Amino acid sequence: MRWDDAFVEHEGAVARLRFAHMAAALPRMVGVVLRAGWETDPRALAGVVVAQAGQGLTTAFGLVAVNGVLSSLFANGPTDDKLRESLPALALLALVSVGMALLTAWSTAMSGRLEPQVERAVSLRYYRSVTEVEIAATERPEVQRHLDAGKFGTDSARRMLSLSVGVANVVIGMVAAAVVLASLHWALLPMLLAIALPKAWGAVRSARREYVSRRHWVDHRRAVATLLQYLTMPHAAGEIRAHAAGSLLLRGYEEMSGLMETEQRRLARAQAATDLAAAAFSGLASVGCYGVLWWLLTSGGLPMAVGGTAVVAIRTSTARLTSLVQQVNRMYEEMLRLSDTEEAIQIASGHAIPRTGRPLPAPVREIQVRDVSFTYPGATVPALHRVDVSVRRGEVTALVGANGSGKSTLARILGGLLLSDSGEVWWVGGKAGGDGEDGGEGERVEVREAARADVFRSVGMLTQDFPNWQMTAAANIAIGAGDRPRDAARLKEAARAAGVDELIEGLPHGWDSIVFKGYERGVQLSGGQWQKLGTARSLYRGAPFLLVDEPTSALDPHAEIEAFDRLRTLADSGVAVVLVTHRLAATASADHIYVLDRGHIAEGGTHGELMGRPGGLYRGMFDAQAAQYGLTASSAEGVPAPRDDTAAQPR
Ligand SMILES: Nc1ncnc2c1ncn2[C@@H]1O[C@H](COP(=O)(O)OP(=O)(O)OP(=O)(O)O)[C@@H](O)[C@H]1O
Repeated sequence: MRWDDAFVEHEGAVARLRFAHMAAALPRMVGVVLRAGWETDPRALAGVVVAQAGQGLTTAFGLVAVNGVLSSLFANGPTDDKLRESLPALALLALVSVGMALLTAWSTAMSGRLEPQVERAVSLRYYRSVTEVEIAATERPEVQRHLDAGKFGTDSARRMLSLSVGVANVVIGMVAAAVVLASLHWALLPMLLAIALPKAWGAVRSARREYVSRRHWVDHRRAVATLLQYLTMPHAAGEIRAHAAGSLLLRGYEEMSGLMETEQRRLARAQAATDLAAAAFSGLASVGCYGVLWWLLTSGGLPMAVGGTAVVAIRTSTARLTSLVQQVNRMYEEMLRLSDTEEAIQIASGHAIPRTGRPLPAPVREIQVRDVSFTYPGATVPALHRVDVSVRRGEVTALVGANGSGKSTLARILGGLLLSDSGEVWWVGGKAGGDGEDGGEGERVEVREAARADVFRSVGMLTQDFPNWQMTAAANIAIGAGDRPRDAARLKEAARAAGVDELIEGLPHGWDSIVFKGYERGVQLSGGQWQKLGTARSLYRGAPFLLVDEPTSALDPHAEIEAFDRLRTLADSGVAVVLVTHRLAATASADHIYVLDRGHIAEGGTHGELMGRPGGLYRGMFDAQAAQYGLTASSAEGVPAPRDDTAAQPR
């Protein structure tokens, strides 16, 4: 049993493995690598090509020189004369050796310079494409699988280049030998081919078998690697020891490695059988070849010197052939991985977020969600069903509801990260506090038509599972503004507003401390400290629409109150704050509260209005929380009052 058979189906890969397909794909993939090389460093690529061609020529001259030496030595006459006559050919042979050494050194230098650049170029293309894919597309397993598989081919580009150089070197050398041999006697060329073909067949067969096996075991391997990673992860250290999870994982590792070893044994046996068959055919061809040579020499069809040259050529070509077989074998494997990367890039560009679109009105006053439904790929129940919501600048809009009711999904729709299946999301222009209605004074753009880069620029977010970057404290905040130049004063201001400035400045390396233990300047932050850092990041972004999803789940009571006050202040300064939370004490001061229930808006209004509905969902949830503190709804006076109930507009 493999780790999970459901994961490992990969019909595409198997379909691609037909010989004709592979033979056609190889030049295409070499083309990809060469194009990448040409785009990054044309001089180095030209250097490699010239060096390879030069090596082919020197090989040919080498054989001609060998033939010259042998012809002189096998000629009639005194030995001294024969040796003297062979001197020019010997000098040519020496020159050829020097030329070969120089060209090899040049090729090594140039390809060493080119390889990392090619890897970088392919990696950049791949990672750029996958990060531009619509999030909804990445939720589709077939897309996700292709995008994931592409990851393994980025360093294959580098290896493909080095192998292409190696293969080109051997092939050019062999072609040169073949030309020289054919010019000596026509029968010598088919002999060389007869030795070469069985080995080439064996190489392709083994590469195919290994690739199929790897594709089938890819998730198993990944699972084994993950098991081992857990054993050294700091956040798992407690459970590894206290719950004895470590021994369970190690047992799993042993069992799963055992299965993989069985597969490795199967592959090794199959490869040995293939190698043996290839060697047998190749050996038979060699025997035949030397037999023909013998017959040609004895029947006088070939001069002795040419026979000697042929033996040298066949022996060096056979040695080259062994290296060729090994390199072609590896090249096929790398080619298959690289073609996964190319396929991933193609699929990614088919699902890319459009780069163009209508600019958003400036400034945007409001986002209006109208009749929006959304179902996650593969899900049977919609996460959102015919939802209507308005989010205005200058206000705090709270989204509340039970787990799984659709709050985070709605926040992602508001931020343009997910596009609805039906309904519209309008970005409406006008000044904060203006009262233009749909189609009124404010120009409006539907998110599908909008330049999505504008949409993203207008949104800041702090998600439930925001990333904890393994970087410095400063970088963890500055990354909120993407690649905008860092502004130290604003950075400090954001940290101060999030209540994390003193903590950072008190760290051993201050702003330059890496907020992840294990690095040289690494420190460990607590969950709440991370949450403050995340808040600072979203504040530093300075976007007019701020979407915060449970921003205080890890904060102590004082920090939590401060965080909610800060959101209120932000809204008062003109920002639209969308607050997803289960802390209903905080939503009491929101300008508008939407209550979601299984994907639809069940209730909407201010805290006062919603509390005025006996039996309502919001009131039920609020009462449940208040009861934990021994308060009843009517006695829950301690919660912050709505800012100004009368000012909040009905929607
Ligand atoms: N990536 C996803 N793929 C498939 N279904 C998803 C995905 N994310 C969420 N869902 C489903 O969509 C529904 C709404 O999820 P959502 O995360 O929006 O709820 P929520 O109200 O934010 O929940 P919580 O309060 O637990 O954070 C749930 O049924 C959830 O299982």
